[in-house]
Amino acid sequence: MIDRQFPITRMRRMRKDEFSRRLMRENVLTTNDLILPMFVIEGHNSREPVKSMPGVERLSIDLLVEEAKEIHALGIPMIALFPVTPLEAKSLTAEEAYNPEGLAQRAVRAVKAACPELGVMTDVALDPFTTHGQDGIIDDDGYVLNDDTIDALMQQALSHAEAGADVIGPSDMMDGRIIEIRELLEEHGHINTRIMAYSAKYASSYYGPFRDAVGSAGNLGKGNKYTYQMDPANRNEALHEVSLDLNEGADMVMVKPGIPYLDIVRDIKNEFKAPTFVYHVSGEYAMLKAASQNGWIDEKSVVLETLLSCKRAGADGILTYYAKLAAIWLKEVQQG
Ligand SMILES: NCc1[nH]cc(CCC(=O)O)c1CC(=O)O
Ligand SMILES: [Mg+2]
Repeated sequence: MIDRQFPITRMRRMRKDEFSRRLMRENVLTTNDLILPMFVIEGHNSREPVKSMPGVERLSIDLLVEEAKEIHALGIPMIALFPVTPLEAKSLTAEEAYNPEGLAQRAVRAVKAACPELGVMTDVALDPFTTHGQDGIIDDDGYVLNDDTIDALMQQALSHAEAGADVIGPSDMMDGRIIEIRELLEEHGHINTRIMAYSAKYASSYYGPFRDAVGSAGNLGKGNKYTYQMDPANRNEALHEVSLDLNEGADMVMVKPGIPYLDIVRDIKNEFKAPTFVYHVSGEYAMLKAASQNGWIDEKSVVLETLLSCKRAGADGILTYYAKLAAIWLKEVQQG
């Protein structure tokens, strides 16, 4: 026997009108949820398109500052900076990563000077600075050395904090780097520098366009990051990673990529109740952009639905190359 609820219960009643749809809406995407990743290049008044990411440009610091002001005016809380290192500054051991006059460090200072209220996050990892494109320092066999890499990451993180970065984002997946960075920041008085740990970062093929954008694809060649980034097959391991990073002093944790990994976001939110972020990565952007440009999907509604799905999965915020467009679209909806 089935327990008959129809017609007493009709799920469509609440969907009948916009007022009741609005009243029962469980999740909402706002501009407060957005973080915009930005690519920085050397030079003056220069902008370069990223071929595999139409609509995304690499900007020299002067243009970056102007764009940052617009981003702030739109109400986006934070940007994340990714430097494009000239080939001649790359090396086997990535000294450029902690050059106080490096591109990232100068970019942070310039943005914070022009726009002090805009949060600025930096990427802590060595891949933009190594000749081999790996996130760490390698031995003769090409294996990424955990502890040697941490020494460089610590100096890199400190140089970002000294430049005025508000949030440090270690994206390297070395073990134990969060506690070492946290203690070093404390020692130097940077007690309020926040750490957003890329805790569950998967060895994903969705990072391809990013590697084009920062110019590490050529360096990496046929290499992969399987010995430090996570296997896409794993779920419990993500919880293990997050528990370690929170223990080591991370203020926020992150899952990366986004849409294919929203199950992981939900697991983490349920388990830890800590500030949880998701990175809607370059390959995800490229797919949506390509389909939109072909007229196969409606860009605005698909993008807003995609970002809302991240919220529904439990994310407190989303790193997305769509942040600016989404903020503009959200404003339109508001003014509707
Ligand atoms: N540590 C580098 C880093 N930081 C952010 C991304 C990817 C971001 C994106 O694809 O949008 C990567 C690429 C990688 O790990 O190879
Ligand atoms: Mg870890």
